[in-house]
Amino acid sequence: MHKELALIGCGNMGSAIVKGIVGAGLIDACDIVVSDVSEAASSRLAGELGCAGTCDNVEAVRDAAMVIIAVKPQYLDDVVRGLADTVAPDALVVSIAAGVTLARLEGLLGSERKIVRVMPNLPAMVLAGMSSLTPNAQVSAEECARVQELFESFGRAEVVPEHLIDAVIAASGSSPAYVCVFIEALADAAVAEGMPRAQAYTFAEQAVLGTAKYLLETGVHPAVLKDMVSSPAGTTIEAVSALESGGFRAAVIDAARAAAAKNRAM
Ligand SMILES: NC(=O)C1=CN([C@@H]2O[C@H](COP(=O)(O)OP(=O)(O)OC[C@H]3O[C@@H](n4cnc5c(N)ncnc54)[C@H](O)[C@@H]3O)[C@@H](O)[C@H]2O)C=CC1
Ligand SMILES: O=C(O)[C@@H]1CCC=N1
Repeated sequence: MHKELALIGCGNMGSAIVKGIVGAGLIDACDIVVSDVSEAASSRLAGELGCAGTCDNVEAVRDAAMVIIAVKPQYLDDVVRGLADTVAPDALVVSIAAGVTLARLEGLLGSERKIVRVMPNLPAMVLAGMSSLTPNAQVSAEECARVQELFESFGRAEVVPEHLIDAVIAASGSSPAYVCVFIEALADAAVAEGMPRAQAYTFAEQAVLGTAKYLLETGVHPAVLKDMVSSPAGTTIEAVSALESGGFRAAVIDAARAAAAKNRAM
């Protein structure tokens, strides 16, 4: 039976991606099959979406026009090897695995296959994701645009050359985790100043959300917004000065580059 999309791996990212696509009306749930080694995971997602669910990856990809592979990198080689003979020759295969290059995917599937390496991020779960897309040479401009349209159903998506995927991991793929560390630290400070814990998270989270929204919507440079907040002899410049004394910028750069280095080494 022909399907538009087969998803392999119904975890955090795979679920967010397919929910975004179905929610935007880009592919009908009845044209999708989702597969997971865990029966509970595939039937939960299939039930939420109203699509077919299975634990049989090979059956899932048979006659599928597009296959999205969303398993952890450690399982990727075995999963892709197991599918290689069944995936239709003209199907688009999308991998979101960290550290897995197009060359490695071509080695597993065949270099004549149409493959797109994508690096999304977890805010896809609330339709505020940021994804990079890198097609191999077999993918046409129209096919790449179609994948971009699908990944834009839950946020922004841009095509990047493969050598920039390490930068993508540093800035957006892994950064929700370090932004959370920053938010926790802000909330800890508010708690130390006497605010109840739950209220402290609300104030810190809304401040981070609003700052990013302002920068994205206006195109204003972050340094300009920082200067707008920092009144002469005011409160903010005291905090900015303390951040610089503490090596905050260097710590963030080192952290993000550690993520990039790991992505290269995987
Ligand atoms: N979590 C994140 O923030 C991001 C993750 N990624 C990438 O997304 C991929 C998935 O990550 P998550 O969704 O976080 O992981 P997850 O652990 O939430 O989901 C992975 C799913 O794959 C299933 N699975 C494992 N072996 C399988 C097999 N042989 N056949 C079918 N399903 C199988 C698991 O049961 C699980 O449901 C990874 O490759 C990761 O590098 C990319 C960007 C961001
Ligand atoms: O930590 C990881 O490996 C994945 C890839 C990007 C975000 N999480």
